Amino acid sequence: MVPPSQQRGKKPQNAKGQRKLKAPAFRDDEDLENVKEALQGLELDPNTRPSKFSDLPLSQRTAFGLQQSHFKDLTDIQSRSIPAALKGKDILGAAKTGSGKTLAFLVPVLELLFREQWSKQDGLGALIISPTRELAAQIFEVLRKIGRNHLPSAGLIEGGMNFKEEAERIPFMNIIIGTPGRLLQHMDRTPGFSVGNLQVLVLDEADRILDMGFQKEVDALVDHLPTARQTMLFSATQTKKVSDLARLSLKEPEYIAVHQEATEATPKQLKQYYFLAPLPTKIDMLWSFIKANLKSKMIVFLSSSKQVRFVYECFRRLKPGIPLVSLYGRKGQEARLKITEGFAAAKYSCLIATDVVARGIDFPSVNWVVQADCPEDADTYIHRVGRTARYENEGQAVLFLDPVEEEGMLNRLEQKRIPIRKVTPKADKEKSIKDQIQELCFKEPDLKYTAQKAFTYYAQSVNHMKDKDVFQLDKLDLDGFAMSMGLPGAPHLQFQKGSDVKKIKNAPRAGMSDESGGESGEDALQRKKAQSKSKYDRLFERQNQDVLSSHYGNVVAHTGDDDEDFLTVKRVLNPNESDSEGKDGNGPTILKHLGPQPYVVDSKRREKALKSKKKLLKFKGNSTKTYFDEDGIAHPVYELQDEEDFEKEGPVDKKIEKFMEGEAAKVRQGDVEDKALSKEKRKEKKLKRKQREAEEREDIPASKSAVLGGDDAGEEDPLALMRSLPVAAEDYVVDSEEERPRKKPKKQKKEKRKSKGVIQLAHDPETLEDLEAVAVGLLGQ
Ligand SMILES: Nc1ncnc2c1ncn2[C@@H]1O[C@H](COP(=O)(O)OP(=O)(O)OP(=O)(O)O)[C@@H](O)[C@H]1O
Repeated sequence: MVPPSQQRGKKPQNAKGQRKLKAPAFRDDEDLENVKEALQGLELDPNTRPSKFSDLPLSQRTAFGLQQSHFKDLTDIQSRSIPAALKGKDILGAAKTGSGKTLAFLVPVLELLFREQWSKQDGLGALIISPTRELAAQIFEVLRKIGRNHLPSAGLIEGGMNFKEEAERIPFMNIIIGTPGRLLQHMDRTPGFSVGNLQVLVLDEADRILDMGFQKEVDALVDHLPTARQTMLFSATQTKKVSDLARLSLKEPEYIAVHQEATEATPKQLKQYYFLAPLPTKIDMLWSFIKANLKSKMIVFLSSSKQVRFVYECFRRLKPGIPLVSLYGRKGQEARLKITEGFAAAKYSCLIATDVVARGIDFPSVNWVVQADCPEDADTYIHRVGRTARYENEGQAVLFLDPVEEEGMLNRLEQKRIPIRKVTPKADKEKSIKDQIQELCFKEPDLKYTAQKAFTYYAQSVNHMKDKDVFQLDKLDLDGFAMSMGLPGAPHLQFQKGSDVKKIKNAPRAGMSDESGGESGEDALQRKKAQSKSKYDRLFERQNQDVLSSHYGNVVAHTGDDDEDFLTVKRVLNPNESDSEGKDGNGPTILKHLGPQPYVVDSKRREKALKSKKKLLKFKGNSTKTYFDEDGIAHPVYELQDEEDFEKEGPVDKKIEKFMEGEAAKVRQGDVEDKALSKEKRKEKKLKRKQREAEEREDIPASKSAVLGGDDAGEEDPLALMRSLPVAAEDYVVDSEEERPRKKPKKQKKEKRKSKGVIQLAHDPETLEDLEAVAVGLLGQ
């Protein structure tokens, strides 16, 4: 059957059913002259601003790319900044979120390289810096779309990709989009990274790139760049800081702040609410909110990856009735691509994320932005809520505030012209999941561990926030918060000293800092800790849930003759106690045959443990050592001697002394051997680690790069593209994997291994001991 698009009279269509446009034959020489001429006549007159892309003096290649991507009308920022940028001016562009800033810099970049007839041999012509890998990848995708008819090549340089491969491609890239850290790495280490010819530098989310977090990288990068270049800075929260302009050697920049005169700093079609959610009720409130909005697409912002992981893991188990996904820095690259693509395509979904997706990310059709953790400042608030109500779409945002944060945060929002309305959640919609979370944490040590981490990171993040009018750790109900996370009280908190929250965010594994200088926050915490530290607390601090459960049982169970029906946890009898309850069938079942310690079956977990041989080994008591004499008779290792023989051997004291000396010598010898062995192991480990690090440095997955346009440029994907996954460049948080309780190192393989009762020797029996071992095995069958 002939596909509909190929039927007579039908125009070819793309995957979305849109009509495919036939590419014209580009006559560059002619086009170039026309463009240059039109550009000379272009007036930057505020009264005659262009309203369509077709009003601009653009090359056929760009104009057709925009047409193919269905961009026709200019947004405000585009209509004001593109003409000035085409004229070669430095630009400081500020416009609300979702207002089309990406095209406002990409179109001039493409046009500049076209006018210069840039080719592969000319090297790097344009450098676009983005604060996150996600955003860099998104910019790259837009460039691929609108630049599909252009000849220069473009590449994505992002941390976590194959450095060597990137380095090999860099000399052939004419446009590079990258994150500051990775770009600097290449500048320092990649010989082919030549920036001498650079024509244009763009900083997207410029205020973020220029803040303390990236200071070192950006200054070092800019140091390498030629000063005779065009520079463009864009952000929804742009500043005119003179120091920044000096750092970037901007020349009489055009400050284009299209929404500066607007009464609101956020999109008009965005509805913004807040409600009071005291910290201990926050998780319940979030759950209730999600449950009440199941037919939505929402992004929930939390302050750290630990918070995200904990909330995601709990909610996932409790099944709210909406697809849940989570995103934070350092999540595996493939998982990340799946999540971002899946969430972009979903109709109803809830993405729980850190600020890694707060800026620039253009997920389509997001209905709700939920800020469950208060943003660090009003700018972060603006960027987070900007993930909805993009371009001309509607959207809603809600902010959860602890009463302590309310006044301070509202002042900050007011100062930034952010209209927000207080609402009260409906009481009948509020649901508590505290008990379920407590139960989950009790059953799953890993989840409890995540809860502890999430709590600690939350407290640390509040502690190192600069704005002390909003963030006052000592006034928060940390115990209540800990309990809402299934913990018995606030875990012990210890803060590292540091200076800036953004620095810490960019140095994911560097830990958190105490911005306030330590004194007050720390003192308050110590006081809180001292107040809250209970027996439960100490018990829950333990990693081993098996240990914990028996103690917990002892603590919570009643000990008298009260009415047992009211109790859910029965007291575990200790071995010396009477098991009469077990005998009459009313109490817990006690299995005596398992060894010296009776095993009490009082819960499903313990019942399950009965099926696990490994777990039961614990209850078998210590193993005993037996040896066989020449007649095959078994003896314990320390056998009691006949009394007369014993006395004949001399005074007891002397014998004890001799025995002790002998044993001590054995221990010393063992110690020496152990030390030698562990030294060898350490050496081996170090060697392996070094090898692994060397491999990681040289051998990480492939990078993105593409040739824009070329002969085979087509509608779908004309680019020789290495598609890869976007990952946040500056991970705000510490990776979860590394913080899990470490597994115990595997014991050294024993030479002799028992299998089905037969002793197997790694070599043929040579010595008397070997033969004995074989005999023991045979006897054992
Ligand atoms: N001229 C236009 N016509 C139609 N849609 C447009 C136009 N310009 C941009 N858009 C669309 O508007 C959305 C937002 O654009 P973009 O991501 O560039 O916004 P932004 O201003 O950079 O936002 P943020 O501040 O959040 O980074 C995108 O989906 C984009 O495709």
